Amino acid sequence: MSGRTTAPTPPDGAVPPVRHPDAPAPGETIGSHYEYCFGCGPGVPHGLHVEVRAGDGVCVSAEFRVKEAHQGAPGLAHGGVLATALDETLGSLGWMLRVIAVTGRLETDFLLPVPVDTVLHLHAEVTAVHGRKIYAAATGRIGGPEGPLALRAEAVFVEVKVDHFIEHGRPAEIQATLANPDQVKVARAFEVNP
Ligand SMILES: CCCCCCCC(=O)SCCNC(=O)CCNC(=O)[C@H](O)C(C)(C)COP(=O)(O)OP(=O)(O)OC[C@H]1O[C@@H](n2cnc3c(N)ncnc32)[C@H](O)[C@@H]1OP(=O)(O)O
Repeated sequence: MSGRTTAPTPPDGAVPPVRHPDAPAPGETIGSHYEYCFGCGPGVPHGLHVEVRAGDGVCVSAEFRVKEAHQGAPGLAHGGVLATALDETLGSLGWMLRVIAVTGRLETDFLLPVPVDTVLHLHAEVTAVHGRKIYAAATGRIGGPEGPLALRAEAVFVEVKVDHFIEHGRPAEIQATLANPDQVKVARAFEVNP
């Protein structure tokens, strides 16, 4: 046994997160990181179009309107779609730390059914950092930031380099992305910051 665990509870030795000095200002909208991202991309007609804003700690908030294309049962959001909205919001926390990270583990509690047309108010924060692992928690509330609690999640993200995407992504999309100066600028912003 290696003793390694993927549990979303920070281990001994984990440290509190530090907001990067170049993190987006509180209230600033964090734009889509990729046009064709199912979570936030404007180029995906049935995507979630999650819109994330920086918080004043190592946290973000977001809104997501459940559309007809997101149903799992009649008139209700699909659980996997809701988990995606949480994943997207949690993933945006990388902007607050200025690190690139991918979801390693995402545990979700579904507390209330979420009807189509609901605006979900999502909030996510980094709770601890341990080496390359970023521990985070998120909530989703119905109708407003203080609305009924519908979703709760805990997650572990793992820091990676840009090479992770270049190595694993389908070549056509990687080449198109590398040819887009705006996209390259986003990646560089993370890489030049320690
Ligand atoms: C702005 C951006 C918004 C993005 C929003 C959307 C986010 C996403 O959905 S990302 C896509 C979904 N996720 C993925 O595709 C990830 C797929 N997995 C992988 O690529 C790899 O398994 C990866 C990178 C997570 C880890 O691999 P690798 O770099 O080799 O890590 P490895 O050296 O084994 O482990 C490093 C540490 O992470 C831990 N770890 C590895 N995998 C996991 C995991 N799944 N869960 C928790 N911890 C993990 C290890 O235990 C280790 O911890 P320690 O340092 O304490 O021993």
